[in-house]
Amino acid sequence: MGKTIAYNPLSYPLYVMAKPVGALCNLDCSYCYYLEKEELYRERKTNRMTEDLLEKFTDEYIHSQTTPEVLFTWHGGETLLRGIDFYKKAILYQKKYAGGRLVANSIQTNGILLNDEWCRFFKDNNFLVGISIDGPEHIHDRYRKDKGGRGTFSRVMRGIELLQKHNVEFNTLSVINDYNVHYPVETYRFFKEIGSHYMQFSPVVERWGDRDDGLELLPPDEVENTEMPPWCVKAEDFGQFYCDIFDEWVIQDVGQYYVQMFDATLAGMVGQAPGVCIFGRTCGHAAAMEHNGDVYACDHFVFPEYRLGNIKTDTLVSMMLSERQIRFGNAKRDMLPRQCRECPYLNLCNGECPKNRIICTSDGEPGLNYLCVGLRKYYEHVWPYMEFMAAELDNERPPANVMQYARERRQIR
Ligand SMILES: C[S@@+](CC[C@H](N)C(=O)[O-])C[C@H]1O[C@@H](n2cnc3c(N)ncnc32)[C@H](O)[C@@H]1O
Ligand code: SF4
Ligand code: SF4
Ligand code: SF4
Repeated sequence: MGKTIAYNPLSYPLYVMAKPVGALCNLDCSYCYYLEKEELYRERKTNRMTEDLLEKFTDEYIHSQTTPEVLFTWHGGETLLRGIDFYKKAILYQKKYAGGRLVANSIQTNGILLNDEWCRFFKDNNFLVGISIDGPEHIHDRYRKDKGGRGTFSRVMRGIELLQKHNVEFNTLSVINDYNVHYPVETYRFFKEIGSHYMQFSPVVERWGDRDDGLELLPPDEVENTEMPPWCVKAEDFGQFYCDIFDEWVIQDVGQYYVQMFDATLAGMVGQAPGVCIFGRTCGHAAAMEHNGDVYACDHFVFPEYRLGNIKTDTLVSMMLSERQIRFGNAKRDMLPRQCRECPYLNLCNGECPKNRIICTSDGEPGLNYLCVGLRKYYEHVWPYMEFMAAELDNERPPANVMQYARERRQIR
């Protein structure tokens, strides 16, 4: 394979999430936004990324970076369906093309196929494993079912136990849906019990509609004849969910358990980058690459109209720095409605993810985030504690001092 000569001319973070089996999956989670992307590749015989493409991607991805560290993220569909040999090859190619850079890997999985061999591999190669689990059994099994309609909780828990047995670093990724949103504290305590020290929660906000390409879930710019699926979370409940978790966290868990949302808010309070794209000012730095090399503007915008090109014919740099992608990225900031521009929490929220900007403001301006009511509720609730933590950081004291402050405010000893 010839050497790629596409080096990134600008100091611009470039991040591409790779999909080794596209949308293929062994489960059938009711709310999944990705399963139906198989429709886009119906005519293809296989949805497996080839080793040639893997090599091309590895070479180009590494050489497009301007930083000394390169993070590979494997995503799906179900990543483990591609088999361990593929990932062994990925490591070999990373070594071949690293050229002195530090290469790291993270992989997102439903955990069902984990076994000792996978765990040893992840441990030996320092993978960070993201496990999808929505909460204790009655919560998880509500929507995370296999193709036969059976719950998957016990199989995921087996996977987590194996990761722990092999000391593999893992974090949990959970959706907030119409059901578990009513069990915030139970859900949070469950994650602490199973040893998840880094928790991410992702609200389910989708709309059904008709499209010619066979996809049923819509991008935000489609407004005609849409319907919200029943598993979506209500905005106000979403805000309350975080308030309730925060109340327990701020009294006893600061510095021990990390909730991505709280980290992002604190980072915003002290003027740092939030560490997660949804609260950043602009988008466009994080693309998704399908099994055949098609690159899309973002993992949540895998629609034909957001396809930037294909890695076999276009360079990553030319796609990621294309006018279209830059416009897509800046639209997050440029299309904010007045309500956001005048919002006291703008520098923390930045209008959240454009995918969720599907409602109008009270004076009829489009582009408001569906979650706005909940986001405001959360920001209002955490504000005094976040201000306290930001001041502690400013004075080079540990933000965990907020626990004492919170206990005093609530008169708890
Ligand atoms: C699409 S899956 C792919 C990786 C793997 N199959 C898994 O489940 O972890 C990635 C993550 O997206 C979450 N997810 C799926 N559908 C979602 C939706 N409609 N809104 C928000 N998150 C969703 C899943 O729960 C999972 O944590
Ligand atoms: S396991 Fe992941 S990819 Fe598969 S259906 Fe569930 S959320 Fe979607
Ligand atoms: S569209 Fe949403 S998920 Fe995609 S980069 Fe922007 S904020 Fe992140
Ligand atoms: S809280 Fe609401 S109004 Fe404020 S920036 Fe976020 S989405 Fe916009």
